[in-house]
Amino acid sequence: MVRVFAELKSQSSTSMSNTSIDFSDPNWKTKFNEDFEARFRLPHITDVFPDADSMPSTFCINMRIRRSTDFSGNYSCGEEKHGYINDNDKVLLKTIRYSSPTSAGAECIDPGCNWVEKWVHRAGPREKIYFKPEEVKAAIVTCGGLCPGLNDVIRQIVITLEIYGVKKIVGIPFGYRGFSDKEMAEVELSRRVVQNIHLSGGSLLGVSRGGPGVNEIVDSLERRGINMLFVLGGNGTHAGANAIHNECWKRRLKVSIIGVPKTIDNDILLMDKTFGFDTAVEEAQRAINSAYIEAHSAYHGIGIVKLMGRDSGFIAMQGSLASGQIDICLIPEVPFNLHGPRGVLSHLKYLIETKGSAVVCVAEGAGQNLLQKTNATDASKNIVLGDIGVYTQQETKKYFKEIGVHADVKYIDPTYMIRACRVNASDGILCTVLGQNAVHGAFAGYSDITVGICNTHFAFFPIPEVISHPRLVDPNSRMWHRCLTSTGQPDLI
Ligand SMILES: Nc1ncnc2c1ncn2[C@@H]1O[C@H](COP(=O)(O)OP(=O)(O)O)[C@@H](O)[C@H]1O
Ligand SMILES: O=P(O)(O)OC[C@H]1O[C@](O)(COP(=O)(O)O)[C@@H](O)[C@@H]1O
Ligand SMILES: [Mg+2]
Repeated sequence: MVRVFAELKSQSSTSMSNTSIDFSDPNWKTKFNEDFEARFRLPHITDVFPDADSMPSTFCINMRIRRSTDFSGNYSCGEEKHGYINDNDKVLLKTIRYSSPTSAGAECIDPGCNWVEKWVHRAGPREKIYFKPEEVKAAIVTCGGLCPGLNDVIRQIVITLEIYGVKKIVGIPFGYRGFSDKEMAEVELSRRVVQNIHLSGGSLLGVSRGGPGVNEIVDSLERRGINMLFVLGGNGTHAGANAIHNECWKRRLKVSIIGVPKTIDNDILLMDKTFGFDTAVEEAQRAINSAYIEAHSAYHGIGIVKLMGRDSGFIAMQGSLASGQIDICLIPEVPFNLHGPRGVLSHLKYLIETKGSAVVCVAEGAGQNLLQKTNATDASKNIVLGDIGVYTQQETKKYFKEIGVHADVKYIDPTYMIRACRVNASDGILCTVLGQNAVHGAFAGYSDITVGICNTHFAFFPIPEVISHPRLVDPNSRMWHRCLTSTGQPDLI
């Protein structure tokens, strides 16, 4: 019996953990889908509290009559729609059907290359809810680094909770640290308090890394009487949310833990993008443009721009694509040499000789193998990275001096400016809809879920599925190849 191990590419946006499939089993498709269904089933309050009452939603959506037109353009009356989402409504996870395993980006799991359709749960308000609004005490916490849009999401969660009729809404200051033994005072939240907070970047509640363990956090939730917790954060925060959910249900606390993925790095699996990412790319483009103008205006000018991206080079890749002004884009997923005949510096020399100037965009996590390892970690146990931007700048200066060619090297590090700014319009909309859906998910009785946009539709995902590893740029993807086409850079190794 031939056993085939199919790895659904870990780097892709629609990736899943490694799956072993026995293709000789005639029922493999059914089994695969069942496994997928089981993994993507959303934890529900009734799993632990089978007698939990459901009640009609207080979230009001006006009834309306669906009208459709026939081929002659005449209106005909259709069925009544109530505007709620059915629990079985699904969103398609993958929209391409590859005709061959060699197709660019193909993640073929089927020898015949028929993509097995996979569906995730559609987000939105349910007709029945599992929390009485008057019994809810909801809390919001923002963890990790800053990201444009945090205030927009906080604001929308508060507004939507109030529409459901929730009166007790609080913010926990400075991330999970606000739950520590020396409890910090909660911030009372209402529509009045949050009305204008989206007009500035940052987080009204403050952020932090590190903090207390899960038991301390759940003790604090119990003491405070919180039964809905909205956590805004990245991979680390979601790992924490998952642990908090497990502990709450172990203690038989009827608490709903809902995540909203936050990270400019865009390194969260399964979703089209995370909020703040678009804004980050737009801001990155401004820095790139300045670097280009500096380089272009100098004799033998070289501009180097460092952008964020611990493990994933999405901002660097998209910023390069958006600006069209980058000659070399360096990301963590693609190894490169600085020195040597095919390294970055030789290519820079070629660019100076042929074009007169050059611009390099480097993601903070790129080329870490070229730097001295320190083993240092931050309070959240994230590895502290070496500064590849400064290193590239120094090596570039040294190299051109050594070969006796004049080069005017300018270095720009806009990283914290990018994180602290206010969202653009498209991220503003994304934040608003994510905030609303987070509240709908909690009232629907789900926990340990997070909300995201998937093929332009909003969906609920089980937290463990989105944090199994960071989402990475796939060096074989069409997008990376498009970036290379745009920069014109050769293999730099
Ligand atoms: N594996 C984990 N389990 C529980 N909590 C975690 C875990 N990783 C990180 N955290 C906590 O989540 C918070 C944010 O994590 P961090 O990695 O700094 O940011 P992000 O959520 O943006 O990835 C921190 O307070 C950290 O202590
Ligand atoms: O200086 P800080 O706060 O540790 O933040 C740096 C990190 O923030 C990020 O932009 C985003 O990281 P998080 O998603 O973990 O907040 C990383 O790319 C970067 O390494
Ligand atoms: Mg992180």
